[in-house]
Amino acid sequence: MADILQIKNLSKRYAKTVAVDDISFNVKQGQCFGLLGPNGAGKTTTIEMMEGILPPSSGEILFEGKPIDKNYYQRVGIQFQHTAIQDFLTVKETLSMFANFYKQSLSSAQLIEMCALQEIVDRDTRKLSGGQRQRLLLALAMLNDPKIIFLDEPTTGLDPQSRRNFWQLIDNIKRQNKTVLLTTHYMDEAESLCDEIVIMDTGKIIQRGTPNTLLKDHFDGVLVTLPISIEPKLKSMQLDYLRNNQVVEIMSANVDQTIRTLLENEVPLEGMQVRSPNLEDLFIKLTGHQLRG
Ligand SMILES: Nc1ncnc2c1ncn2[C@@H]1O[C@H](COP(=O)(O)OP(=O)(O)OP(=O)(O)O)[C@@H](O)[C@H]1O
Repeated sequence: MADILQIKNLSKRYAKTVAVDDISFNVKQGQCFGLLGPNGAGKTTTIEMMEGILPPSSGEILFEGKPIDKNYYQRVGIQFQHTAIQDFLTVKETLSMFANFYKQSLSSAQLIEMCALQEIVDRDTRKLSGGQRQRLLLALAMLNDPKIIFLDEPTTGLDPQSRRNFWQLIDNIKRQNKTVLLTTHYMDEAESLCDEIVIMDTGKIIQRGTPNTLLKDHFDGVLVTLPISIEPKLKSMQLDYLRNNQVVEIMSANVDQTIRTLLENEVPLEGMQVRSPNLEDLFIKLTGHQLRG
C-alpha cells in the first residue's frame, strides 16, 4: 500500500510549551491510523497540522508525495470536535447547504445511507441526540467524497451503544478504501478500528505499530487480577505485580503455575479475574500513568 501522508520532523512550539516535538510517521492509503495519548499529549495539535488548519513551527507534511496545497481541502474530510451547525435547518437541508462548499459532492441519498441518517432526515438539527449529531458531522466530513477523513475524538461523550454504531459506520467507510485518521482516548476504540497506532506523550511518539504487535512485543502472557487487599501477601512472596486502581495485576506466562503458587502461599482467590492485556495496560506500562486523568 502506498503512503498517502508522510509526516516529517513535525513540531509545534508555543511560547511556553512544545505541543508537538519532532515527530515523524507515514500513513498508508486505506488504513485506519490512530493517534492515542493522554490529555495534553499533542494529539489535537498533530491532527490539526495534518488537516492543514494549523501551521507547523517546523517539519513538513506530504500528501501523495507533495506538500499540501490549496486543493487539499477538496480531497480531505474533517470532522471537527465542535462544528457549528446552522439552527432551524433539518438534517437534509444541512447536507445541501454544506454541499455548496465543494466543487463535487456525494448525493444526499448516498450520505444518508452511508451515515445511517434515514430516520432523522427531516429532523431539526437542534433535536438530535449526541450519536445522531456525530453521524451528521460524519456525513458533512464525507460530503466531498474525500480520500482521507480526519476524526478528532469522534465518540467522546457518546453512550456505549452509539459508540459501537459509530464504529460500524467507520468500518464501512474503511471498506471503501478510504484512509481514516482518528484521535481517541478510548483504547477499545483503537483496538477495534485501527490498523496502526502511534502513542504520544508530552508531544513525542513513544510507540508505534499495530495494536496486536505492540501488545505481543510488550506482554508475555495474561494478567491475573486480584483485589488490592492481597497486596501485602504478594509483597512478602516477592511476586512482580502492578497496582491498577483497586486491584493488583500479576503478569503470568503460565496461569496454572501462577494460581498454584498463589494457593501454596494461601492467597485467597476470591474476586480473581484472568484477562488479556490491552492497550490501556500497555500505556500504563510505558508511561506509569493512566490515559484519563
Ligand atoms: N494555542 C495554544 N497555545 C499554547 N499552548 C497550546 C495551544 N494549543 C495547545 N497547547 C498546549 O499543547 C499541548 C498539547 O495540546 P493538545 O490539545 O494537542 O493535546 P491533546 O493530546 O489533544 O489533549 P486532549 O486529549 O486534552 O485534547 C498542551 O500542553 C496544550 O496546553
